Amino acid sequence: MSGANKDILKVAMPKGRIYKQASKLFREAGLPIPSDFDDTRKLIIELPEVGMEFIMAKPVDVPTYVEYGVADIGIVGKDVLMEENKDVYELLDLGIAKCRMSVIGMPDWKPAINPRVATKYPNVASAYFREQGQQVEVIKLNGSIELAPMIGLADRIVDMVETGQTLRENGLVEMESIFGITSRLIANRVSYRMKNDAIQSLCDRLQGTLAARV
Ligand SMILES: Nc1ncnc2c1ncn2[C@@H]1O[C@H](COP(=O)(O)OP(=O)(O)OP(=O)(O)O)[C@@H](O)[C@H]1O
Ligand SMILES: O=P(O)(O)OC[C@H]1O[C@H](OP(=O)(O)OP(=O)(O)O)[C@H](O)[C@@H]1O
Repeated sequence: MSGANKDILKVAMPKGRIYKQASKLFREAGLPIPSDFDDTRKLIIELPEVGMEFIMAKPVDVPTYVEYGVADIGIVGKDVLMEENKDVYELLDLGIAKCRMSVIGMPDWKPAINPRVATKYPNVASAYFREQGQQVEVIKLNGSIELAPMIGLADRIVDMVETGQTLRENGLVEMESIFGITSRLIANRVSYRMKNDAIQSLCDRLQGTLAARV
């Protein structure tokens, strides 16, 4: 079990891409997060000196931990927030882990009769094509999404583009950018009231640091 101290802020931290950028931002904000944890396999990291405990979560699960209140706050990509649609407060755009959600296809793509779209984000993709008035069959995949149009599973994909390297190396083209993505600070609704001072003071620190970055 994690620590029961009511004064400790429990933070659902995504393992992987976001963690290094988030911990760097926290350090810049004057919160000394030791770099020993950058490659750790520990799942609960106690940081009593900054009044926090990191719960190291799979990125897609962060909103779930926060919605259920086992974490007071969390850091998560806008892509996951849009897909998961959980009942949490979105407090702050942290401006880190920037990328975009796009429609991608082969260069010779032509409209098909019963088009199929593969994606890790079925809710986002369905909503997008519904808004466009296009009927598509959405196929959920869990990774290497770019394979789908290359091997004929789908006509197009909805996936993230950051540097564009994956598209270039696989001969794919970005057909449309749907929305920009950065990581957000989110909070549990009850924690936001009960631990308002601690959460607000963290927000203020981070906001000040972000303002100084630009
Ligand atoms: N090139 C990128 N590809 C995917 N996500 C990116 C990229 N750049 C930034 N991100 C952001 O980083 C978040 C986490 O990405 P990461 O690859 O660590 O998670 P994941 O793919 O869900 O993890 P896992 O590989 O364990 O399934 C994404 O939700 C998105 O907001
Ligand atoms: O524009 P780029 O810089 O090439 O980044 C985009 C790629 O990164 C992500 O994949 P990830 O590395 O998370 O692997 P995955 O295929 O397992 O989702 C995303 O799904 C793209 O494939």
